[in-house]
Amino acid sequence: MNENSTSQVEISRRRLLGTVGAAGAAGLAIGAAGGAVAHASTADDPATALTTVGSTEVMFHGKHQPGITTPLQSRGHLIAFDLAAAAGPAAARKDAIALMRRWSVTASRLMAGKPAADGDTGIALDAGPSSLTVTFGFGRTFFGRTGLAAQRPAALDPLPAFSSDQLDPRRSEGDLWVQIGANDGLVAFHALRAIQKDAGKAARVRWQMNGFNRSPGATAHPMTARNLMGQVDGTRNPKPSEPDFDQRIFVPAEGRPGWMAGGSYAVVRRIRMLLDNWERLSVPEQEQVIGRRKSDGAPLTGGSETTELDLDKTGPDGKLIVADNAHARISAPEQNGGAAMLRRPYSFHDGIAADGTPDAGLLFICWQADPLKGFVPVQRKLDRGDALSTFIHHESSGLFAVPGGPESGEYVGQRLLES
Ligand SMILES: C=CC1=C(C)c2cc3[nH]c(cc4nc(cc5[nH]c(cc1n2)c(C)c5CCC(=O)O)C(CCC(=O)O)=C4C)c(C)c3C=C
Ligand SMILES: [Fe+2]
Repeated sequence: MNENSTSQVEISRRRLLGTVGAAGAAGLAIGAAGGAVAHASTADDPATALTTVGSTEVMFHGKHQPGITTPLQSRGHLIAFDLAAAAGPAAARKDAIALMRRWSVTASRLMAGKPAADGDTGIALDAGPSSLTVTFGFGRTFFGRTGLAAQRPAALDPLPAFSSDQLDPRRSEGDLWVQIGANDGLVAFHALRAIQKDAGKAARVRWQMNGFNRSPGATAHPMTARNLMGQVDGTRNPKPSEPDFDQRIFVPAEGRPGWMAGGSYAVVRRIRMLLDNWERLSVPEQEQVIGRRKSDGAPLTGGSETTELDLDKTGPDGKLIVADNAHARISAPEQNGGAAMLRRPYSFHDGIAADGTPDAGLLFICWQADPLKGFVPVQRKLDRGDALSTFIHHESSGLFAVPGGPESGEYVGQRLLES
């Protein structure tokens, strides 16, 4: 539940936690930090558990935008827009203000389970909010186009080129970025259509990607998500309950630029998985690549999923158990001067490529207060010697400034656009 809205709804805490766990929360907290509430409050039987999935609502207004600490949803759509050519930066800014107003009204209505204000398509009729979140970000190019270059954060400077990058510029970056997530496919698509229709002539779609995660209720108990390589992925994510979580993920109130207070930076990478090659490895070989057990995500050095990796432990042959180039070793904050990020991905599958291999992988989305202290140092290291790199291609990239959540009556980005 959002800090501003504790009294709004009736919550069945037990049922709420059940829903969140089943959603594959990847260790993210619910309640005050997660921004989700369930309206239903009847008995705990399987039939009402289904209803709980539909009735769970995430708050639109608050300190942070939704869709960052919200537990992973089963459906996701990412869409980037470029502003239409306008008669100069002042006109472009005026159009952008009108667009952000429209989008904010639509997002708040849809997230509350209401129809869009104008010409609703009916796609989500019969469904509840289903944990819908709509999150808005600004790309580097937005600022020059709208005459706001002086307000552009240094954190939006282009990411460095990495040697393993195979980026398609047409599916990268963008003036504006919208992330949509929901625990129902129709609710998510409904929001995507509404956002696209609201853009009207003000912005045109630059790229669009679709993703998925496990459905709520698919596992017997709350579990960290798996990716399409079959690995438990998300175990070591920073947790909202940790004292340095906010500092790592969100721009502080006194941070620069001021309009980014409570905001975060999203790095978005479409990472293709070379699944045919990956699946040719034996399970022990796959486990060596990551440094963790495939079945339950436990470190190869022993224990359970949440046990710390013992990076110095050697086997009977005197060799390190977690190899020098194991992904979990190289990406660990301890190996990267404390660099950490909140990974909140969706899997994707866009059919079979011309060569017969699945066009599938990870829509890798990570959140941090500063990309230079999160994604960049870790990716630099991975780029130099990650065992996983043989099995993945980074195909597109985006970096977006996601401002703090709007207060009631405000639209997203108002503090930037009216500065
Ligand atoms: C630059 C950041 C990262 C990219 C890109 C990345 C891609 C990627 N990762 C996996 C699978 C796993 N990653 C795991 C851990 C992990 N990965 C990163 C960063 C990137 N991963 C971090 C920071 C961490 C946590 C390290 C730590 O704190 O110790 C794991 C292990 C389980 C876990 O902690 O989540 C898996 C599995 C894939 C498949 C992939 C690209 C497709
Ligand atoms: Fe990773």
